[in-house]
Amino acid sequence: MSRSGYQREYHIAVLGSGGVGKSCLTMQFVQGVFVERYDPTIEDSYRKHIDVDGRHVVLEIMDTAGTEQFSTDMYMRLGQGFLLVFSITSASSLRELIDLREQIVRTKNDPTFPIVLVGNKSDLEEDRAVSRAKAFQLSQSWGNIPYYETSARRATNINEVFIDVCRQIIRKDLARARPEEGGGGHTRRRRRRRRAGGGGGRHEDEGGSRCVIL
Ligand SMILES: Nc1nc2c(ncn2[C@@H]2O[C@H](COP(=O)(O)OP(=O)(O)OP(=O)(O)O)[C@@H](O)[C@H]2O)c(=O)[nH]1
Repeated sequence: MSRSGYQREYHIAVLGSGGVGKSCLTMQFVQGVFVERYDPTIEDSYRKHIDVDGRHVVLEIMDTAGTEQFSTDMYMRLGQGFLLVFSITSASSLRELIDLREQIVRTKNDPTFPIVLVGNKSDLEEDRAVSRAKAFQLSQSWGNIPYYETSARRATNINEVFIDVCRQIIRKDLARARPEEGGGGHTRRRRRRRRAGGGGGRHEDEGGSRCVIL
């Protein structure tokens, strides 16, 4: 339990096409290892305890299987926050997220539901097929959601994506508990503290939209 006495358990679903690195991202976050071989996921879930801004949270991370429809529906319902992952080496993997995001908004009936857009495999710059600008633009069109570029191989920006989605969930939780303090969905992305670390510089504009440049 943290100093604040706050403890919660949150379900985070990691969604995206097969092979984009969902399992590697999850393993790097939970166990601090990079797994080279490609072994398609059926369905896995992992627990991790972390502190976010002095609050203790337990994450139940659901590592999903590519675009398997049945399980996607289940994760949509269970998820309290989503990492939408594509590979920067695959334009189609970004396009496939458009439907997934629409499904989330429909299922949750909330266009400001906690989501982070993640461009993985940033170590493969020479094979880049999706420009930062294009991914960032998509994240903006989805209501200024955060966009990060990660490398599960190099452990770049891994903690950052999980912590970001956690912050969004906590903020929603607090806003629900204290609606009079004006934590409505539209204010949640306005101001964020600048964080160090991960080698990533973070850029914000006044609307709170941002892109991570590695
Ligand atoms: N270079 C590089 N390769 C990566 C990275 N992340 C994952 N990979 C490789 O990409 C392949 C697929 O990774 P997975 O994590 O299994 O992908 P997934 O999205 O979980 O795939 P499914 O289980 O089929 O949905 C593996 O060979 C990984 O080693 C990364 O950041 N950089």
